[in-house]
Amino acid sequence: MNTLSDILYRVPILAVEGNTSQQVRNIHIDSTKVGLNDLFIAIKGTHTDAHQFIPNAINQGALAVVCEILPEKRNNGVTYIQVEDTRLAAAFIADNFYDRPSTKMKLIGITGTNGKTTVSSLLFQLFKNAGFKVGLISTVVIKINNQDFQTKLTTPDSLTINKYLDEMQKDGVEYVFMEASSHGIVQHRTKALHFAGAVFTNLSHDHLDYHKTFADYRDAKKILFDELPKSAFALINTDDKNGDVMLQNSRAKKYSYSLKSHSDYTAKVLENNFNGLLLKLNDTEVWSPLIGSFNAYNLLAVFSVADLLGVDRLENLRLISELKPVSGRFQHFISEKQKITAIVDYAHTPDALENVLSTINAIRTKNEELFTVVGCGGDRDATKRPLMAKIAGQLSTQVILTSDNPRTENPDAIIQDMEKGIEPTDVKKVISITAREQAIKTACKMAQPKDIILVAGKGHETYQEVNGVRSDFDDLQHLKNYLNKFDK
Ligand SMILES: CC(=O)N[C@H]1[C@@H](OP(=O)(O)OP(=O)(O)OC[C@H]2O[C@@H](n3ccc(=O)[nH]c3=O)[C@H](O)[C@@H]2O)O[C@H](CO)[C@@H](O)[C@@H]1O[C@H](C)C(=O)N[C@@H](C)C(=O)N[C@H](CCC(=O)O)C(=O)O
Ligand SMILES: Nc1ncnc2c1ncn2[C@@H]1O[C@H](COP(=O)(O)OP(=O)(O)OP(=O)(O)O)[C@@H](O)[C@H]1O
Repeated sequence: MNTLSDILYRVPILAVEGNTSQQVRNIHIDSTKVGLNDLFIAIKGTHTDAHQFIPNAINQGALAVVCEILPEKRNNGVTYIQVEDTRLAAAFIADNFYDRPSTKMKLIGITGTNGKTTVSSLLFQLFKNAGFKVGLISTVVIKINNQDFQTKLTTPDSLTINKYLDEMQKDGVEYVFMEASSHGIVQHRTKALHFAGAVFTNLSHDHLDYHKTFADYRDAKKILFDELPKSAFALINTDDKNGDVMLQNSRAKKYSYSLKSHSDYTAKVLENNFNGLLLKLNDTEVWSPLIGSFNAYNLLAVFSVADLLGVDRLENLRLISELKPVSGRFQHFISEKQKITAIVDYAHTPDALENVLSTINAIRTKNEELFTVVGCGGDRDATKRPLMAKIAGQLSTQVILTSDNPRTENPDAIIQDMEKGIEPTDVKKVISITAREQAIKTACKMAQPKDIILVAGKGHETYQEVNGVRSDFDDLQHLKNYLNKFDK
């Protein structure tokens, strides 16, 4: 068991009041979970300042409290530790409490606007198929070898990350692939972790509600690379103009991948159709069932990481060709009679939507119409709404604007924000249907044989969130139901 002073190692402390030799049973950032002899870390959130819950935590048995502001009324027998930033302190405390689990395995962080889930999930698959014990921390799921755990955030809080890493280590996990979101990085969720490598996929317009400027958003991603140890590798997509910036202050060993120029790792797309991709990777032709040229980048990133982690090159190429598509990422099926191609994709940023639509347009023939069903989330970056609608209008033959997790916002108001982005020349091809199921049904009804329907935004998600309530909703299931019904 840890003493309080053990778990405060490396924490930048302003003041301590009380005994630090006591044994701490557990650590929490959520007061409701605190029990006897636990430590409570009070975080000043964007919505809630957890300092108000310090008395509750103490009533529930907390023996110590880490806070930014010392409460005026302090209890005898409780130890108070004042720090400047409780999120930062939480990261070190969690790392110490679980005895530095990230140093006992190879932890790879994957960051970038798009491709994090795909790259980390494909790496998990590849290393599992290669016979290693593996862990995954992603938006979709947390995995410890064959066990799956549900997750809410892309990058969980530092206590949760370290708890899972500890369990992974106990289960013999050798490699962990973890998504590092910009929110996670600036909120110190990934601080104090020992990374064996980091990957930068790309950077485009997203999350500007949170980071305010594009430069802040870029700098958030850069922190991951700035803080890598010398022994780690820093791998960037050099075709992205923000790639080189990531490496500027990094002490790690620097590598790049590219589809366009000379780099440490390169690939060429030889074929790209609804059956998959044919790539020239490392001078060898490799076929993959993954669809879309952007997946060439993801596969190249995966190949590069596996190579940097020492996987034999021939074995690596074989494993790459066996990788299966990731759930909700360009998942598709073709209806039996009408041969309508239905695609579900998680694209919920302007850049990702443009990528998916360009990918489909590069593959489809002129007489196959493209129907796009798309919405934008509520309580999130509103500046992307008109941009996404504009892209959908420009790159589809028919667009149905609809809802996608309106959360606490009025769904019609979100759609109106989107409509503002439609170019006058595209207005005729756009209709708005607030109910997502109705929007999907309409697309299935309107589509003619061999047409293509893209339902974008939700991907693997199986819910719709309205006013804080999540109800079941599965794009793929609705597409299957209605295409079956209308398949003549
Ligand atoms: C904007 C944002 O990042 N919010 C995160 C942040 O919330 P917050 O600062 O508002 O925290 P809060 O809800 O005010 O609570 C503050 C503290 O009070 C505590 N509390 C609260 C109530 C109580 O009774 N007792 C108590 O102790 C909470 O446990 C928390 O520690 O800290 C919380 C605890 O770590 C996170 O759960 C929360 O994620 C929310 C749910 C969220 O939606 N985050 C998204 C935006 C996010 O982080 N997304 C990125 C990926 C984005 C992408 O790439 O697509 C991600 O990594 O998931
Ligand atoms: N390398 C890439 N470049 C551009 N777009 C991509 C790339 N990889 C995936 N996409 C598009 O972005 C969508 C989201 O992919 P993915 O889930 O892998 O990204 P992500 O970074 O994890 O995003 P999020 O954090 O929002 O989950 C995909 O469905 C696809 O449309």
